[in-house]
Amino acid sequence: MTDTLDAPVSTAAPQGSGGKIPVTVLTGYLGAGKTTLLNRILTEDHGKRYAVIVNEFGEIGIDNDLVVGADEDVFEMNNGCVCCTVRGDLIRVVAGLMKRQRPGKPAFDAIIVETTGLADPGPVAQTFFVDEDVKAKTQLDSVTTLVDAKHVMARLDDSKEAREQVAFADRIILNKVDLATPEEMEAVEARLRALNPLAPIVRAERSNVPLDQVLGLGAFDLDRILEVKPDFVNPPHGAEGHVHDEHCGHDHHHHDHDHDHDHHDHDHSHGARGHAHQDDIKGISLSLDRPLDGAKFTAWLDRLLGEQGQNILRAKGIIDLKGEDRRLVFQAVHMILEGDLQREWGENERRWSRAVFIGRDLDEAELKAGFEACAA
Ligand SMILES: Nc1nc2c(ncn2[C@@H]2O[C@H](COP(=O)(O)OP(=O)(O)OP(=O)(O)O)[C@@H](O)[C@H]2O)c(=O)[nH]1
Repeated sequence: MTDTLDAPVSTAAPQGSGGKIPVTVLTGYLGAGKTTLLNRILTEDHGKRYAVIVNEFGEIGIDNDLVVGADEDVFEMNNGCVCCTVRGDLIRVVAGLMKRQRPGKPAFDAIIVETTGLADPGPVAQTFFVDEDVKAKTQLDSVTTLVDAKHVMARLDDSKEAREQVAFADRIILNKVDLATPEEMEAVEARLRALNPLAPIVRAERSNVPLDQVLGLGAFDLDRILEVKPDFVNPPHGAEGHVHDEHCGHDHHHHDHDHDHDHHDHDHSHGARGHAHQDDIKGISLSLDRPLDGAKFTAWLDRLLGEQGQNILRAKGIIDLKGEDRRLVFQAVHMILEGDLQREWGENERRWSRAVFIGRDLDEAELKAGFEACAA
């Protein structure tokens, strides 16, 4: 709603006041531990009902399928470029949630938005201030940024989004302490401090932070953000979605008119390039309807990560193995690979294998051929 963009923004309302639903934005680079944290939140015995909005990176649903209780309260925003869909999809999803009711109260106690690892959280947070309806019913509680202690230094060097995520945080969770030495931890903390002097840093392993360190913080500080980003609640062109002119590489002059349409049009090229704003990073989705041979698949994945792990920022998948009733879930961040036989395939569930690889200089044809050669 263009005419609301110039409306004055009140920072005075206390958090959670006026029946507003608190919103936590979880961000952090690829593989930092966001889903791990989300699963902790959802499985803890807190008696609360959370709506989770997952911003899927690839075209095939993997992320939402790896969130526990995924059937019920998880809402997927497909088509991962949050930057471009922030005024569209997110507003629609949140507005839809607001319409739901439990007897006498809103359907959810809080909303958690997990952004893709490649997203700048700014535009996501902005949504909660720019759209009138959303603003009236929700309150941004905090932007919490997960950081991978082992890999973050390299990412802060080469990724603007990684730096934005840290700079924007109201709270930083320095995760994967098991993978870094105390000296490395010190160095990482010093670097994070330099980027963001104010946000408390909480160390964690497997995202094991107490829930009260993540939810209901009342930590989002609009005044601080306005100091760094004066345009935060009042994007200069006054058009939907154009916040990203300082974040995206698109040529905005061509998109000033009918911005939404343009974005739908180039969603496809985004998809092909994996929604990355850094042109050299792309996401490749693979799938197969025939079961895979476990030994072949493991050998292929090991070799691939051994040879190309430097370039593979993130890989994950849900695999149908021949002779196995359970789903194999694998996850990799560079060369660190984890695989797990998880729940059984459901009776009416489509049994198929799907995987996504996100990285630099990945050869799609080679990956596809390698993956398909693992068929049993
Ligand atoms: N060693 C170690 N591994 C961890 C820790 N936390 C998470 N992991 C693993 O790191 C991988 C990525 O974790 P996720 O929670 O999926 O990360 P994410 O941020 O949701 O990843 P994307 O959504 O793909 O960006 C998984 O294999 C996790 O099991 C930790 O503290 N230590």
